[in-house]
Amino acid sequence: MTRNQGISNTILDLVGETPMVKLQRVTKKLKGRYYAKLEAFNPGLSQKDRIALHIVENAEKKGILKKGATIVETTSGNTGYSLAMIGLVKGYKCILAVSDKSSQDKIDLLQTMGAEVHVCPANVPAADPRSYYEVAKSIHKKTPNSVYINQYFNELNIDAHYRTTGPEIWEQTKGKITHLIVASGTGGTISGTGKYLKEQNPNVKVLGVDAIGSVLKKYHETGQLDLNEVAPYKIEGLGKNLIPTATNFDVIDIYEKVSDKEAAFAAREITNKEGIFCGYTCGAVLQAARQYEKQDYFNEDSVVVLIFPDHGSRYMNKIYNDSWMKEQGFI
Ligand SMILES: Cc1ncc(COP(=O)(O)O)c(C=O)c1O
Repeated sequence: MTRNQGISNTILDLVGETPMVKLQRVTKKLKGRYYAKLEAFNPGLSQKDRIALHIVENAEKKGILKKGATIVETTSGNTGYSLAMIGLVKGYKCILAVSDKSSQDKIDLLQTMGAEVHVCPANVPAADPRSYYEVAKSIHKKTPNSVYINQYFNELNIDAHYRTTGPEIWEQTKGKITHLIVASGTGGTISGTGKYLKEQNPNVKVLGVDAIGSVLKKYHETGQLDLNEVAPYKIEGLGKNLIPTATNFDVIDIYEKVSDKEAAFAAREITNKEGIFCGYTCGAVLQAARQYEKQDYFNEDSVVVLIFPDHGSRYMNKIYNDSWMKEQGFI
């Protein structure tokens, strides 16, 4: 670990090498020891800094991305922020197709960071021309000298976590990790981190977190994409209505689905009991840990790492807002 030990050249040198902290209270009733990997310590406040930087630098090395070029991407917000930040430092324009499920704070933030934002409906099929996938593709086609990051179908998404998050967790737990619990969206984090850890110790169990209303768990269990599973839900960045190739399903042992309500309360509990101001999917991961524990996945010797993907500041108008919680019928 070398971060924070001297003067960094740019903010981008501070991506990765995030801290890990023992959970003191929220996992007290569960068997084993629980550690949170705090991805909010990345300069863009989320794990997406890792993949954004890796994919951009790879395109630069291949000569695909030249000065003055445009970066195009679909994003629920976090990848967009990371790309906008990278664009500002490296001199690229950034155009983002964002789901209308994303919080207004996230959209404002992207515009503040100089990105051009196109808001698209979340509840349409992926192949619909209004979906953020199709909108991003069409912007890419229309924009000369542009690069489409394509995080859902880009192998480098997995590779970024294989090279960084996995080794960091192995080192931080001194090889003692027994279980990894990760929120699955594009699947890059769970697949890359899980692959690295299983290569070090094949007994490490990789436990996925999916949303009620997403297709991932059923696809993992049956190999079938069942669109009857698709239903609207509130958690941003978790689950999918398609099968991303950035998910390596072979690395994942099992998925557990969590509800919007339980994930929201779990996130608020982490903030209130641990002092870790955390995002919505951090709550989803804690809720999944509790569900896995009920099914006897852990014992007193378990060393369980939970990846906490982002920071609570992005959800002030959602899970940390009582009016929003009431509107959803959660309180
Ligand atoms: C807040 C948040 N949590 C979790 C995830 C899931 O991470 P991954 O896409 O690597 O599966 C995302 C992805 O968009 C996210 O934004």
